[in-house]
Amino acid sequence: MSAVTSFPADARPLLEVRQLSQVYNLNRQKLFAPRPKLKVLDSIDFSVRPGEAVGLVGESGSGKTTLTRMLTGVERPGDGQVLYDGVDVWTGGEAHRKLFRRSVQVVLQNPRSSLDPRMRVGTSLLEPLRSLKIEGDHGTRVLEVLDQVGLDKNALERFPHEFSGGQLQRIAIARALMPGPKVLIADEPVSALDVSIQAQVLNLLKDLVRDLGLSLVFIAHDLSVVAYTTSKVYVMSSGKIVEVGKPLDLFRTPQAEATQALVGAVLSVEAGLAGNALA
Ligand SMILES: Nc1ncnc2c1ncn2[C@@H]1O[C@H](COP(=O)(O)OP(=O)(O)OP(=O)(O)O)[C@@H](O)[C@H]1O
Repeated sequence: MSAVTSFPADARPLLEVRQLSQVYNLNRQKLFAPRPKLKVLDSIDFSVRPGEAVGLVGESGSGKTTLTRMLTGVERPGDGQVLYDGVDVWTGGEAHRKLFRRSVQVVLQNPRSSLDPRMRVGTSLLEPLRSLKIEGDHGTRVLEVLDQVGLDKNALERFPHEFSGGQLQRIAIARALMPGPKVLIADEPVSALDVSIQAQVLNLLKDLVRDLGLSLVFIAHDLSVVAYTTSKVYVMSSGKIVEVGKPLDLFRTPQAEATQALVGAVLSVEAGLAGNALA
């Protein structure tokens, strides 16, 4: 298991949430009854430093997607703060919000649904530059980014259906890189891919952290893929961060019940594979 550790240990956080909480109103059980409330995020502290790769792991429904929506500025927190480079993204002014939107980019689980099937890849790659109103030599930028993700320039003229899942995820990563982000948020980036190509995409993400000095937030429910890609892991359960640690320490001495369950899930898959190999 190799981890990514090439960031200055004393650097201050680049993207950070402090004491973040969010409550949703659920549907009434009975007419005129008060709407029940669900605390989806409960006093979350989370941060990633420049060039650092951190993981966010937790069982289904633990709050990972909701926290991701906060980290990307899609949803405003009920309580607490989201800070980019030390400044609150909701109260820090329009110029800072623009910088934040450009600097934090996302890669989603399924590249087939995140890329427009009617758009040529070249057009899709230019899209973030248009929507963020970024000027410059876009043609050169596209070629530079294609090279960073290991794709040929012939890809530009083609449509998404002409690519495999792994190639499409490379294109989705390329699109996220186009605005020159400082932080990449990867939300279950390999769970929709064939197991045989998952490692290639994980290695690409690790290379980008190393070569571009990107910060990575890697979100998944599988502790083993998070451990492979990151040097620090936050474990979520029922809207709370229940444990933070180095991947190897979490595997060796998991403290929280949720961490023990995630480790157990990995070990039972491995035991199943070993059993099959012996059969
Ligand atoms: N808009 C909403 N209104 C009410 N409840 C919601 C809403 N969005 C999410 N929830 C609830 O909040 C909790 C956390 O959901 P969230 O999607 O953040 O978890 P998750 O860890 O990402 O799960 P998964 O891995 O299955 O995507 C769940 O109980 C979910 O049902």
